Amino acid sequence: MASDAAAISALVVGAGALGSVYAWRLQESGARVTVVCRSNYAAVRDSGFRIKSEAFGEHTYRPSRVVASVDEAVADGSRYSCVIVCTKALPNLGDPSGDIGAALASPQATVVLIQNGIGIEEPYRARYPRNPIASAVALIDVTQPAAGTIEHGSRTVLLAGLYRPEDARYDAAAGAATLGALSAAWCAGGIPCTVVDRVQGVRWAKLIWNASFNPISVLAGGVYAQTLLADADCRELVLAVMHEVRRIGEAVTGAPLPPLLDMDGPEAYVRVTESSPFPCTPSMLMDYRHRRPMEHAVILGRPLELAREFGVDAPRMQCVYAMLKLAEKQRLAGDQ
Ligand SMILES: NC(=O)C1=CN([C@@H]2O[C@H](COP(=O)(O)OP(=O)(O)OC[C@H]3O[C@@H](n4cnc5c(N)ncnc54)[C@H](OP(=O)(O)O)[C@@H]3O)[C@@H](O)[C@H]2O)C=CC1
Ligand SMILES: CC(C)(CO)C(=O)C(=O)O
Repeated sequence: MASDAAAISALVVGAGALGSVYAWRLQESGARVTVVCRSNYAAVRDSGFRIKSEAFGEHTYRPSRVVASVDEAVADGSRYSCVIVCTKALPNLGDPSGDIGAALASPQATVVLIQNGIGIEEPYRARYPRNPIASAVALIDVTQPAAGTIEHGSRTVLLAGLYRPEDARYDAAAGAATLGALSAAWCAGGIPCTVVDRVQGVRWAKLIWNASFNPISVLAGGVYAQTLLADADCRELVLAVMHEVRRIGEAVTGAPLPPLLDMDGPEAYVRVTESSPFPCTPSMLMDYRHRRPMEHAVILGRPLELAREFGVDAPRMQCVYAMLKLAEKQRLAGDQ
């Protein structure tokens, strides 16, 4: 499929569950896509991604190029118009921004972050003040049950916007052009990608779901989101945390949070989750089960710092955060 996408040269860092699907659909539109893999490197290099998707059917996706590091991606002189980061957001384990510097030689190269959480852009802005940053919220259900094997549901939506476009240190027009081209290419590849003005509002709106269901499903003993809702006390807790997130988000962004697609506020998130025909396993629960670190710093920690800064009480989120961090510590140490 030839389009303006042919001008895009993308480096996808962290081609796991979510990254593989967005890389695939971008390449389908005509873009050149290099993926940086880690634990799945050998499997993807040898056989590509085997993707089973309700939206797109069953396919083998072979990226334009598969590399094991960002240094390898630039070693032959390759240059990229954008670096799309799809790793888990774990700034508590070390500054994540250091990994991609070699691919940002041009100040026009745009960093695109497709991750959950709040404050994910801050380390990148601090380290690369001259590069545009785009922040993207994904509504997708995708897992990687084995290296290079991807299972995807039917949702694919991306909502993206420039981070702090008023920051004069970088070329916002170049960032907007790159984001526009990416959005058009994803749309051509079957991913509804919309460029929005208030992407931070959208981020907080998505957090309503993640900061409630994700940790509580772990703390309740490892249960589906629907199981939480079927218990009256847990349902009340989920809704109470959701309302705390909404209050913090509104204080920080200075405006009511926008609806997320057709979901406007906590009660709607609960209704939609309850009516889903599939049991919903939040990503934190998957990480807990596999003894991997969970994204609590960006889903609870940073939002709680902002709550304190903006004078918003969030006692239930605080409890959930404290317990989750300890549960993670025990789990990673092998004590649970
Ligand atoms: N999956 C989903 O349905 C959704 C996910 N999200 C968000 O998207 C983000 C990505 O999630 P997801 O795809 O599920 O996560 P995965 O764990 O499936 O994928 C992340 C990938 O990044 C790799 N990685 C981590 N660090 C590096 C690095 N420094 N260099 C190269 N590769 C690296 C990991 O390798 P390794 O295997 O070695 O750790 C892994 O392959 C998260 O913020 C998540 O919250 C948002 C909406 C839905
Ligand atoms: C629910 C889901 C898959 C959203 O699309 C998610 O963001 C998560 O589990 O962390």
